[in-house]
Amino acid sequence: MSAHRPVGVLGAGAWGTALAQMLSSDGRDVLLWALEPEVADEINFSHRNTPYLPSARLNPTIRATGDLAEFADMEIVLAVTPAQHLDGVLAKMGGAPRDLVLCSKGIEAGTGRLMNDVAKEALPDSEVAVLSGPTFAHEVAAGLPTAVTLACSGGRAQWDRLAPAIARPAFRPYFSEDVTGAEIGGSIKNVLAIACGVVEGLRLGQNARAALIARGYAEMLRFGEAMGAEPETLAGLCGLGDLVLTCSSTSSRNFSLGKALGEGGDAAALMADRRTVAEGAHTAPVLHELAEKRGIAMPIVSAVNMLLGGAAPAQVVEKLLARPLTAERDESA
Ligand SMILES: NC(=O)c1ccc[n+]([C@@H]2O[C@H](COP(=O)([O-])OP(=O)(O)OC[C@H]3O[C@@H](n4cnc5c(N)ncnc54)[C@H](O)[C@@H]3O)[C@@H](O)[C@H]2O)c1
Ligand SMILES: O=P(O)(O)OC[C@H](O)CO
Repeated sequence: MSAHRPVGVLGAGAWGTALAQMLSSDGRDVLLWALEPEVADEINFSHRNTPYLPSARLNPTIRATGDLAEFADMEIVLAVTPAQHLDGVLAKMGGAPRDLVLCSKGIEAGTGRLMNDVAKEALPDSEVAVLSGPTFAHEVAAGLPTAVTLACSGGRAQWDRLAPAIARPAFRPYFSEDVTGAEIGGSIKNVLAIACGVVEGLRLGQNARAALIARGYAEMLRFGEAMGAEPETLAGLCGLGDLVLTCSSTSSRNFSLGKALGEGGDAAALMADRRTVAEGAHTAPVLHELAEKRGIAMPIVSAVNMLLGGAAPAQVVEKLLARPLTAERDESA
């Protein structure tokens, strides 16, 4: 048992398990909530999570549980469920931890809520922070150097509580107060990574991918500005940093999904076959809807939405390329 209070992690998928591994790397006790009893058992008895993070041998100070009530009185809890399940999981906790650190990347379908809106409504007594950045789970679990944005709604006072509990020699959080910006970066880059995967699947070349990253970033900035995010936040780890990572590697589930779509895979079948989450596929429709409602031009996001609805990739690309020529800084394009 370490001298520190245990940290809680909700969600034993790849990212929740990697964060638990990173947090326990100094011997700290970590309590990890797993939905599936067999996942909890494997973590407790074999120190493995074969379905979600097969590469890691987990630290023995990680204890898994299926009982959400165990998290209600904790000081610090990291919420790492898929975005569409956050509300349901928080509702079952039966109490509010002091600090709730949101690590999911997505927008809630149906409501258009960001995760910090979901959390503030579900647990108004918790202080919310957002942890987001370029973070492939298997690299963090392996102890490779990683930096993230830690956006604290409670400002410096909350940072002073969270930073020592979360930072490790190879895991560097950077302070921000822009919770909305941190969330928007992580949510939108997933959709843009699908688009970059499609470019790869269709073999459209590296020029096209770089163009998509730059034009996609312009869409991220436009949407962010409309939602009150600071452009400097989106230029940082949780925006541009994560966009570059996720748009350039088949280690990304979103990129890989896009690649399979570009290679002619059927969108519905690809989604039905998954156990792991490609958040961009859930975010694209709701993001497209929000952008349409607010009159924000997001042609790449709309193209991904069409592809996920079953449109033929070659036709979607043709349509994107046929759009009128305009100024690079044209806000309506
Ligand atoms: N994997 C990464 O490298 C990574 C990095 C940063 C952020 N994220 C984000 O973290 C979040 C979780 O992703 P992940 O990669 O850990 O998941 P994952 O794809 O590895 O696993 C899916 C998870 O969803 C859970 N789940 C399925 N149905 C559920 C339900 N009804 N209620 C609650 N949970 C349910 C499963 O138990 C499992 O933990 C996502 O928002 C993702 O974008 C992932
Ligand atoms: O595998 P992805 O596409 O969900 O991306 C994982 C992380 O968000 C990368 O920062």
